Amino acid sequence: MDDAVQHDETMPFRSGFVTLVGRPNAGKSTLINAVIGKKVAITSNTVQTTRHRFRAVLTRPGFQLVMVDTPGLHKPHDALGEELNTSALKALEDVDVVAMLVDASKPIGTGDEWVAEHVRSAKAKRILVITKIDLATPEEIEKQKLAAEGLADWDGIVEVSAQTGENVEAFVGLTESFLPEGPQWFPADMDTDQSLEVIIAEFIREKILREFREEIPHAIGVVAEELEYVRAKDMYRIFAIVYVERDSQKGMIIGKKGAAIKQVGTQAREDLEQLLGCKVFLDLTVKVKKNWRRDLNQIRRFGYGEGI
Ligand SMILES: Nc1nc2c(ncn2[C@@H]2O[C@H](COP(=O)(O)OP(=O)(O)OP(=O)(O)O)[C@@H](O)[C@H]2O)c(=O)[nH]1
Repeated sequence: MDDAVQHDETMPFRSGFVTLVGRPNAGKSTLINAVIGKKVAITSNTVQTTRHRFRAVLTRPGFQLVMVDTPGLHKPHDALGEELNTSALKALEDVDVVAMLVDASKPIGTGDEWVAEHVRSAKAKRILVITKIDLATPEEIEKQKLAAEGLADWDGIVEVSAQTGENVEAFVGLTESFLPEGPQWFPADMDTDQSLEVIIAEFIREKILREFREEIPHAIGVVAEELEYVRAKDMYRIFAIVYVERDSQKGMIIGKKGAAIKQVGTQAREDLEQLLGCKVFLDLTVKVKKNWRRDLNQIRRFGYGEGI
């Protein structure tokens, strides 16, 4: 353990798992990044951005908080949707705290009720997190809080803005207060359990989500096929495949004279260079895998759904 996480040895170390759930787009991944202080999860305003269940780890003197990000719970339309729901619901089992996120800027709807139903049956402490408070007035936040209070029997409530950082520490403090005595599960310098290949593929997928609208984002699967560090050049060479479901989508992703894929590649490369701390050569190839979202084997080959 390094100096930064040394704690008073007379106090027992505490650790535990907190699962974040909520409707798609509630702000789960953004809150996780704000808590960790670094981008470990991709975010976008497209629903169902998160396809992997993964863990993000915060280690501080005296405690370790392991956050489990989950795909947003939603009404499934295909095998991918069902797999994502199953994965999110599994993450409610055997955790110490369940944090349900409710967007302050959107009316509570059947989607939230459905998520709450699962939260109510979880055997864990329950926290209500009102998110995106920078987008709502104090009156609107109060109204939302009152409405969400009835969704379950809450052990704690906190309002946050992951964007401005407001109350992110209060969320950490509240969650920490429910951690039982326990071991340090992960090394102190580890902030996520995703492999480098998965993070790279996800960073690329994020750029596509942000670049394209309509059906394209949901039809995309990204795999980082080859990853090589070239010591002499202090550079990573990354070869990744972007899968789509139809030829027409392939054309859209590539764009006129390759302009669209080039744009995605440039943006992803900038992010990856920051992540890896060195130059990156990124090669993106677009391939068609017909109707992969209906094929459970293919979904799992991409690593979506089951992350743990
Ligand atoms: N203004 C504002 N926007 C936010 C905040 N938190 C998240 N967002 C935005 O809301 C959108 C969804 O955020 P995500 O963190 O991707 O949501 P998610 O719950 O992980 O979404 P899924 O992966 O679809 O389940 C993104 O465009 C974020 O930038 C916030 O505190 N303030």
